[in-house]
Amino acid sequence: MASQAGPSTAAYGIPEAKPDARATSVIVIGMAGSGKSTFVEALSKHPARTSSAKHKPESYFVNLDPAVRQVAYEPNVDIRDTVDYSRLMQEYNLGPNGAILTALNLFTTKFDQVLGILERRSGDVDQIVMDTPGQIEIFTWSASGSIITDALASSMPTCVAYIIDTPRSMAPATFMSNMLYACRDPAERDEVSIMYKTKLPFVVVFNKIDLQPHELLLEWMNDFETFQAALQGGDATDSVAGKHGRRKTGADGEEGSYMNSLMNSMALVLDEFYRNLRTLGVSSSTGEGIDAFHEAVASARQEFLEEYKPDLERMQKERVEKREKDKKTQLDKLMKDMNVGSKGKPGQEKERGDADEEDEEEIEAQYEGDGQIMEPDDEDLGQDDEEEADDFAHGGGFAKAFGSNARFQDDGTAWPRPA
Ligand SMILES: Nc1nc2c(ncn2[C@@H]2O[C@H](COP(=O)(O)OP(=O)(O)OP(=O)(O)O)[C@@H](O)[C@H]2O)c(=O)[nH]1
Repeated sequence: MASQAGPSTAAYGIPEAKPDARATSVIVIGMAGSGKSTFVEALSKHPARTSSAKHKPESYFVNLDPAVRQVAYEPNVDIRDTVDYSRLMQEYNLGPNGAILTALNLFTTKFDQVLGILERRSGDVDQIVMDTPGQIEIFTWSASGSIITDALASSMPTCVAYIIDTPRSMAPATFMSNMLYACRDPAERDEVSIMYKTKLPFVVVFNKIDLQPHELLLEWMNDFETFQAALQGGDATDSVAGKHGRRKTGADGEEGSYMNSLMNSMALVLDEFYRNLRTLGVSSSTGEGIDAFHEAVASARQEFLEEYKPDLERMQKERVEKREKDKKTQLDKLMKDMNVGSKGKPGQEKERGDADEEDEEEIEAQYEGDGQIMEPDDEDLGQDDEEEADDFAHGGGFAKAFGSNARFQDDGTAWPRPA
């Protein structure tokens, strides 16, 4: 039996992907000092080589770190043009991390406008690269981080580049805590770490390989016994010494220690997760490995289009259907509470006062025939709303709209003030 075609995604308000949107947005995250900004700089110096001769390889850069003093690349959109982080600290008596989080929250309230700019550029560039704040949890554990990530993913192919400081991951314990951020259950697509709640395609980038080769870390991921051997050779929190990072095994090992046995059990659990990660080594300083990174982004884009997007559409459909159902239930309940069903019963209507009938008409007027709340007409929009919308529609750039010399308000923000 032929299955009945369901409503199209457009019917659910899901934007259809633009056929010419070729940009992949890359969200760069990592622990403090792992080299995120230097990595973004390396991407600006070595852009992806596009397959189409029509386009010049180009990337678009967004800086989301309000506290960074200098970046070695030129951001096209910069949070620092919008929010003055040090002013926020003074005005609201905040510590450095609280101010970074507040700045990101303020910026996120206007992210729809930033997204409009990114969407317009997505047809012209290969990658839209987002540099995130130094403290990883400010982005990955905050509502703002989720809102920004979800907004990007619903608008264009998106992946996460997770930057790991290779020299600082040579101890089994630090390596393991880094990897815990990156892993998920490949079969169930469940969240193993808070980071992976995004479920976006993931590229693990071992950075600073000019200082320390990353091959041993790959071996630890691919071969559980090598990791065990490293644990047996000493304390899990000690860095594995030497250029090739091999520890003598069988020394007066501390395999009996609590930390070592914890690492051992965790490695067993993570073993199967490692197989589904894209991993590569780069040196952001020399540019080594950047081409391989672009290839990994192309493969992550494919994964996004084949797996993530259908999932996203299914979830959005379910959400819309549930909302419709809830709305209808609420409306039925409301009508029942107001005794609307007995309108036609003799005797009862006469008892109802004029005020009751007017209220009822007013409520019904707010709903369409299918129980949906009606959108207000354009004329209902206040003048302020229209001016604000216009502000970004033709501005030609967020930074331009705000102006890098924009005067900050008392609270340290510089939202546009329409003339
Ligand atoms: N040798 C070497 N040094 C690097 C590399 N990448 C980054 N660094 C250095 O690592 C330090 C931190 O780099 P950043 O790019 O500021 O790191 P970040 O993650 O953006 O830092 P925060 O956002 O402030 O947490 C700097 O001194 C960089 O020069 C690399 O590939 N090789």
